[in-house]
Amino acid sequence: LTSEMLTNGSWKEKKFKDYNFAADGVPPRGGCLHPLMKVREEFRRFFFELGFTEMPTDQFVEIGFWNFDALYVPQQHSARDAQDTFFLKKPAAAEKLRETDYVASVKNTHENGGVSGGIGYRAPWSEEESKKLVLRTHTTAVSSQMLYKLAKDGFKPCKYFSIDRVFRNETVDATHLAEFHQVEGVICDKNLTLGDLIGFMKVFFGKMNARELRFKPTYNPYTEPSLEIYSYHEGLGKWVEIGNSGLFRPEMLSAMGLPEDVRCIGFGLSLERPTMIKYEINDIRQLMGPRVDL
Ligand SMILES: COC[C@@H]1[C@H](c2ccc(C#Cc3ccccc3)cc2)[C@@H]2CN(C(=O)Nc3ccc(OC4CC4)cc3)C[C@@H](O)[C@@H](O)CN12
Repeated sequence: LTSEMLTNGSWKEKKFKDYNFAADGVPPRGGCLHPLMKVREEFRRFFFELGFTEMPTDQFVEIGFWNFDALYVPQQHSARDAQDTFFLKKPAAAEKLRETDYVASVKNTHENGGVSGGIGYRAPWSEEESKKLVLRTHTTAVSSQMLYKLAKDGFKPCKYFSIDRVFRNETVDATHLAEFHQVEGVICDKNLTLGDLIGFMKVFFGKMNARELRFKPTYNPYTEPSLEIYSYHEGLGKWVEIGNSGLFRPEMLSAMGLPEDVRCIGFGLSLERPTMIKYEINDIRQLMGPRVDL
């Protein structure tokens, strides 16, 4: 079958053998992992070497409850606006939240502080709002479900990680996409401290030769204290923000039913930033779609 036969119509007089859909395709001449996937495999190796278990992150659409409310993110928080979050139109919301007791505990924690001794946000908490469906804005939406399952199944020390796509309603430019890959780790044990968090960050980032770290207090709705992590990058000749971290708040953990002395460290970074530095990519859009430098 040639393009000439197709254009002059002579294909109609020809007999062609039937398609054999079971036939093997033409073997590709070669191939390679996408730079992001190469760096993802490096991070996965670091986590496995440190005894972490990978979380299931194949569900991009999350109920707002797990993406925000279970993490003690107030319903009035700007991150929950359409300017920052992709909300689904159809279906717009989950029909119901199965974990009714837990939902009641989250409501109580948001409105009054719950059982952790806090005072909450002292604003009405809407279950309708929490049932809205979103494209997850962080993989911490999965971490919240893993921690809730840990509480339900009976607490035992654990180390979980995830590396997958998250979505934010950002204006696309040379350093921002409407999605990125978040790398996240969670360590849960009795009586962990901020010192354990700082010490572990030195171990984790030490694996990628980020040696001299500095820590700067910051704010996350779901962790207190929260620390931004910085490392001096010899190549760039400057301090670079390499991640964010903190201790999950008691309002979040006690609402799940985790024992009072259980502490959870969380930390995160992106896959794109280290990949861009490693491969000297200046425009993050080069990481998406077909190669443009050929
Ligand atoms: C909307 O921006 C979010 C993203 C992304 C990010 C930020 C926070 C988290 C988190 C978290 C978290 C905190 C507490 C508990 C659980 C999760 C995850 C990803 C990076 C986080 N950042 C980031 O990746 N920077 C980075 C990481 C590694 C690196 O090279 C390796 C050391 C060799 C170089 C740079 C910091 C900045 O790039 C920041 O401007 C952009 N951040």
